[in-house]
Amino acid sequence: MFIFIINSSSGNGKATTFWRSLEKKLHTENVPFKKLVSTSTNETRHFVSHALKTNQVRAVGVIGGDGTISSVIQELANTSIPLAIFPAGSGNDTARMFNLTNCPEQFIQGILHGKTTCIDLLQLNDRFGITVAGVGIDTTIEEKVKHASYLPFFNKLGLVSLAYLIASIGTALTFKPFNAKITIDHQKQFVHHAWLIVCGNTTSYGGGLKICPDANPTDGQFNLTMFHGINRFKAMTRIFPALLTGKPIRKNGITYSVGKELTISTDRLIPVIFDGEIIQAMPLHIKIQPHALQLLLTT
Ligand SMILES: Nc1ncnc2c1ncn2[C@@H]1O[C@H](COP(=O)(O)OP(=O)(O)OP(=O)(O)O)[C@@H](O)[C@H]1O
Repeated sequence: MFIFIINSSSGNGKATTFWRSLEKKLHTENVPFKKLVSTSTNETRHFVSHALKTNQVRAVGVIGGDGTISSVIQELANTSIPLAIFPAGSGNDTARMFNLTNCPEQFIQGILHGKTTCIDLLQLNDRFGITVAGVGIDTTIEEKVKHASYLPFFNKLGLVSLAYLIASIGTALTFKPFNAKITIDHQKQFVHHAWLIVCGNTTSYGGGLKICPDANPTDGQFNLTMFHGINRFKAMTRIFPALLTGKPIRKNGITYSVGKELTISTDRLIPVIFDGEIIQAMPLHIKIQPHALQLLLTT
């Protein structure tokens, strides 16, 4: 039996439309399943946890975006039950990383006959995540985009990255950099005048912005990108435009490193963005959990 979680608010309603088509095909193929059209993360977690205890579950499918995936992996981490993802969110950074299909027919063939791969997870305090955890200007940008009146318009056109670009320009003009103490694998550092500290298991967030270009979710380590020590003018004219290229940046103001365990504390309370969701968690303790999730490759 398969379990499906559908978040009708993902992608401004896209998930429900995709589900109608998927449900028809599942019936045609006589695939046994249970579904939840979910209204909250708690409801999803309870439903998945109960289903795993009371059924022989072949896989749990998410019809939604990175936030919905995040609610499901809290129950699937360190189990042998695979996750299947049908990208129906706004950013879909997890699906993009693994090149997952958004064709209903291909998705169904993938869950029935596809291969699984074992991927690493990030563990932030007591919560698991697949993509990236970021502290700094990115959280302000994410908050702006989530509440922007123009988001549904760009969502329809499939141009969510343009919505992020608009929000980024506004935020870069007003964001106040911060100081942070970080420890990577027991090595302490002081990060002065930081704009952004991002820990990536995968490469991108914000609908495809490659913030950790060399991240590999199967290598047992995270990639850290720090953007710090430069003034607003240089940040806006040199670093932000270079970030948009998605390539590693060899310039003052950007530092890359890798590790397995990280702590961050900042000189003021800054929210954290984790798998596209904004959470309050400071100080941050992040660990890589190697090979903690089975992912169905519905490519
Ligand atoms: N399991 C869930 N059930 C219902 N609502 C959820 C669940 N998980 C998260 N949410 C809420 O629904 C919102 C939208 O979900 P989701 O992240 O899947 O879509 P999105 O924001 O459009 O896509 P993306 O995160 O890929 O940009 C989240 O911001 C969160 O507030």
